[in-house]
Amino acid sequence: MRTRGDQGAGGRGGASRTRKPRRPVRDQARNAAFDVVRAVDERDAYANLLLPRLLRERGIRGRDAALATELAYGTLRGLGTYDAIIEMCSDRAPDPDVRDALRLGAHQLLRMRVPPHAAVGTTVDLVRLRIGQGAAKFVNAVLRKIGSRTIEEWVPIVAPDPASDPVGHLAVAYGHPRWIVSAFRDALGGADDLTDLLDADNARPLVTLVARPGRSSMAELEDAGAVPARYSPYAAYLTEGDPGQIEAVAETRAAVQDEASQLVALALTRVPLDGDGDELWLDMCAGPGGKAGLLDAIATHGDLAGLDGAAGGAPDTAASPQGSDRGGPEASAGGGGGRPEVFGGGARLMAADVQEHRARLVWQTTRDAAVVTADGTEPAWRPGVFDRVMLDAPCTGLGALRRRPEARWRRDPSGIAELGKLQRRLLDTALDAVRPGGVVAYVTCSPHLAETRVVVADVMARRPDVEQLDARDYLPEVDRLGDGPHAQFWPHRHGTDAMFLVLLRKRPTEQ
Ligand SMILES: C[S@@+](CC[C@H](N)C(=O)[O-])C[C@H]1O[C@@H](n2cnc3c(N)ncnc32)[C@H](O)[C@@H]1O
Repeated sequence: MRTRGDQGAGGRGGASRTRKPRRPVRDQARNAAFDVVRAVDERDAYANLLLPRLLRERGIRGRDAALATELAYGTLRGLGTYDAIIEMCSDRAPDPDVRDALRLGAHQLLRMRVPPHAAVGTTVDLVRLRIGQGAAKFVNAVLRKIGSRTIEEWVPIVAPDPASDPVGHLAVAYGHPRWIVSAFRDALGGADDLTDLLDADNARPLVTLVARPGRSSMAELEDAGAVPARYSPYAAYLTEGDPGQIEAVAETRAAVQDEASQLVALALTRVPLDGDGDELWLDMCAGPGGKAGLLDAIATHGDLAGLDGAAGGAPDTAASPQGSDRGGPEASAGGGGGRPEVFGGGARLMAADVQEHRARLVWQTTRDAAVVTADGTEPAWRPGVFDRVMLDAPCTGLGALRRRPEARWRRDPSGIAELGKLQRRLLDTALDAVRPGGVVAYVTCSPHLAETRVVVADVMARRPDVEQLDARDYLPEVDRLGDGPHAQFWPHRHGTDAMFLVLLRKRPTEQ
């Protein structure tokens, strides 16, 4: 394929034939980004763990650190798109290290405001220094072809025709594996705002903090430079700076936590229970302790913010269902619609995780909780003793792809069936663990139907002792949570991870 870029492929930036080639420049930010992309490709490293370490070790700060981050994360997110374009522009399959350099160059050319000569020149220098002169020539030629068109011009060339293969088209255009696009479309119930979701998935999430009630406060987070978030009365956005430097975070009185993670935990505490007693709560899959940290604080001190901050306060849900897509009380499968309550404190949380090192993290995050290493499918606790149970089930994590730029390419649909079996067993034991009249929250950080509604429907079909509540009734401050009775958060609608929540009540025994 010949493009405008072919003409200059052999030379560099218009340099004359007789001029001595200049010495390649070592660019700290680009080298760090290359190392991260290589490590992810070669040895399955996690970019969000490796990059901060490299930046620290190499003393890369400020604008260079921001550039390295955008380069590494953006390149990893867009791999699928860039690979299709690279393939079209190469006459042979590049070696893995050369391909990673090409991906970095393609990201700069197509999605960053780096001038084309700088994007090509710096990548060629990097390849010359790190790989070799022959590879540098090849990279120069391929990048010039890539730079001859914009991303908008490339997509129709490399992506399947949207009319005959809409999912395949979106997969290439928005840099997501096809099966994930398909799963998102199914979970959204159509393609109306699918591209908004894919776009949101490609954007870096805001850093959201939680002020654990009784341990920190919104005022303390605001003093540290954060601003109150959209929904949760305990959430604040940190637009700049390192959250680890905030005293409350360093002392685990506050933490980094997605807003939807806070809200699903809050929703569990807001359900009025049938029968006496609200003293013992269980977080069955608690590691590393995000939700346990909030539940532990509320169990001890109560929901100190109450519902005053919630949009419209505590609604009379029977009379006035909220939000454009709320179905009202008739949407509740078990007729369990109700008013949210504010928990007053005085309960104790038990937090469990099957992995010891994750249970240890929960121990560090909580203050008053009893923390155990235990397999939720073979419970170490007596059945029917807990008033509230949080089951934040192990899942594919498709709802948090924004956080780990490479994650989407690592996930594999073949694991879903196995995970589904575990999710069903855990939900069964969670329902066994709760007392009659008590409530279980089933939560996943995935909107995939096979991990969410299908799991709940299967378990409920053989559990006449359980009724499903309308989870949206307990999140009056949040609209557009779906048709119910579950609640589904979305990055493009709520600015949160795509967290899924079902609330199940164990029927009181006299019924
Ligand atoms: C989605 S994560 C939980 C996240 C946590 N709730 C939070 O907010 O930080 C799922 C957890 O389930 C744990 N897990 C997996 N299988 C389990 C089992 N059979 N019993 C208990 N925990 C399990 C995993 O080790 C993992 O820590």
